[in-house]
Amino acid sequence: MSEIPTLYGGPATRRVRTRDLAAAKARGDRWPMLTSYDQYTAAIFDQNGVPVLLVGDSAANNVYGYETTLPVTVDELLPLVRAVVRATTTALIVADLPFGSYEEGPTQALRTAVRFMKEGGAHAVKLEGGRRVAAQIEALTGAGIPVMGHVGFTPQSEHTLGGYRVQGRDESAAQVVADARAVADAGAFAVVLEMVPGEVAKTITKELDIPTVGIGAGPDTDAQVLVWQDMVGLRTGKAPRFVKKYADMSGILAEATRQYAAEVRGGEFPAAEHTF
Ligand SMILES: Nc1nc(=O)c2c([nH]1)NC[C@@H]1CN(c3ccc(C(=O)N[C@@H](CCC(=O)O)C(=O)O)cc3)CN21
Ligand SMILES: CC(C)C(=O)C(=O)O
Ligand SMILES: [Mg+2]
Repeated sequence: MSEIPTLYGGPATRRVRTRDLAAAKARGDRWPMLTSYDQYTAAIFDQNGVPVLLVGDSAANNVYGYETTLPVTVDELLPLVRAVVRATTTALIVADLPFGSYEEGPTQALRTAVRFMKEGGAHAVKLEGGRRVAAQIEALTGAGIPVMGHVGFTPQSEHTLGGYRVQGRDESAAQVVADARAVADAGAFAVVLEMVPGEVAKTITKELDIPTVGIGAGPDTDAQVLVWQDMVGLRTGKAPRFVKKYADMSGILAEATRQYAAEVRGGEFPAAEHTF
């Protein structure tokens, strides 16, 4: 195993800060981001070279079993944020603001973000949208809360976007560029580009001073993000094309479960060494 790099160089003695991410872009260093919703994955990702963890509203799908991200609430996400923060020492923890918790305007956005910072212990928040949420991003950054933007395909708006579709093909590319620029101008420290053509992501990455974080946005962003269950093959159903599977955790868990169940049925577990 090679040595695990930190984002800021040297040993992992402190938390990553948003300014470290800006410095990484200036150096041309790329960085990985993953979702996490629990203490075990958070500790493993934190200690194995992932400098930014997102407690995504995708917990809706990947923890709570909802069809979409729309139903998940602040009260459901807050305990997951707390768990991830407690389990980590180096990673910057970003809390995703769920649908309905910031759209009303800067006041509502601030009230929600303060809960994630104060009760959750998050270090930053993320919200979906471009020009339409610029006022919210300004209010949060003005209050000292670092904000990660999210443009392109924004799952909370699937009903206006017409399903899970690539955004910014052909003429609509200019809309995605304008949204990314609005997010940066409003003071965000980074912006997720989800399901946009690689060329559009490359243009935005070159034009913006802040780091871009791609998911289904090609190889030319400053950072990348995946949902952790997708990354290790723990997903049920067909994965989107942007997913790469680095392990078969579904298979490993299924096999361990079959062995355990068979050994209990067969009387092989527990054995003498498991008995007081
Ligand atoms: N497990 C998981 N992974 C994710 O990446 C993810 C979530 N959950 N939940 C919240 C959102 C929803 N996301 C999704 C979900 C599905 C597709 C999808 O089916 N994409 C297809 C169709 C693309 C197209 O037709 O243009 C693909 O092949 O990429 C994409 C993003 C991304 N987020
Ligand atoms: C896929 C990432 C960017 C996200 O927003 C989430 O997991 O909720
Ligand atoms: Mg999300």
